[in-house]
Amino acid sequence: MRIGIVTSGLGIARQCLRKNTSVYRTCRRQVTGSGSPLDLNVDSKTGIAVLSMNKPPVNSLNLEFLTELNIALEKVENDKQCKGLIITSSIPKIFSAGLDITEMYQPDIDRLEEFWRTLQDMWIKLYGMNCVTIAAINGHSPAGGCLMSMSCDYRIMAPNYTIGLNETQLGIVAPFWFADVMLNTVGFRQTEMALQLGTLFKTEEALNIGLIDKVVPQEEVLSAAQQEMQRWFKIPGFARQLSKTELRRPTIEKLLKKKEEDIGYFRDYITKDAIQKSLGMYLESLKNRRK
Ligand SMILES: CCCCCCCC/C=C\C/C=C/C(=O)SCCNC(=O)CCNC(=O)[C@H](O)C(C)(C)COP(=O)(O)OP(=O)(O)OC[C@H]1O[C@@H](n2cnc3c(N)ncnc32)[C@H](O)[C@@H]1OP(=O)(O)O
Repeated sequence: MRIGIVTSGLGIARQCLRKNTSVYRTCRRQVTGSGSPLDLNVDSKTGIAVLSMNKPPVNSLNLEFLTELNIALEKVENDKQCKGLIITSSIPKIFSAGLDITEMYQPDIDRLEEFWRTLQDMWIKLYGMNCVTIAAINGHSPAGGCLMSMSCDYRIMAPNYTIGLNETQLGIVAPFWFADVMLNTVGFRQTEMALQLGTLFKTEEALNIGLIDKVVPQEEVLSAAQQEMQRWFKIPGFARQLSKTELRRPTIEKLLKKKEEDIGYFRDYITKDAIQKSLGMYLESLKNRRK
């Protein structure tokens, strides 16, 4: 039940309307504006924020969408009532199609650099979030979608979808920090095979290698995430947070030290003729799939 104030743009709802019956004590605030590609609902009773991606057709991550994601993550991190964040999708059958390939194909260079910086910032925030993060993966989750999922603390996925870092299938290389996160999640052997082959794992395969943590039916993904959150909430927050920080800090610091260098590598790599040709062909193949 949504009884909060819906704000527009960047404003966070400042008030919650409460009625006197216990059922209304849950104060759920929608903190993104209508028409936004993101729907962020904070339930102040449970302390759980649900961030649902809603950018048709496939939740591809372009500059504007990444900017919105950054703002939403910051809101959650700064909201003292939020103890946990669930990331999911409102688009049927798609969690996220990953980076918007049109950002990388025949790009404007300034925008390309800004796009990459914004992606770096989003990942640094998400991977380093103090609150508990759970990916409720209710659709396909290739490449950048897989990065977002892996950056959460726990992953619950519905059957019959795919997830993985499939960059080599596009003729490109997964950035070192994407690879690092996969390495931290499934270990070296699975990562070196998956990255070279550009493997998109089916849900069950992903479970078998530890890329995801749980499989539940499609309609139960969100409720299972809410339930899982309770297990994490039982652990003293400071101890849990510090354990996460200790484990993830070296990976984040590695990118922080090389942020500008990484933007340069990305720009020079993506604008190579051979890479542009590969991306153009991949985009074309996506468009022709339905013909
Ligand atoms: C020296 C070393 C230097 C290192 C430098 C590192 C450089 C590395 C750079 C980048 C890393 C890249 C990361 C990525 O995330 S790349 C994106 C990878 N994503 C994919 O491969 C997914 C592609 N999409 C699909 O497989 C499918 O669309 C689907 C399974 C997600 C959904 O299928 P379906 O529901 O059947 O939808 P359609 O295929 O019909 O798609 C609808 C529509 O959307 C367009 N589209 C799909 N995905 C993308 C995308 N990622 N970006 C942009 N557009 C996309 C698709 O083309 C259709 O468009 P339409 O025909 O115009 O309707």
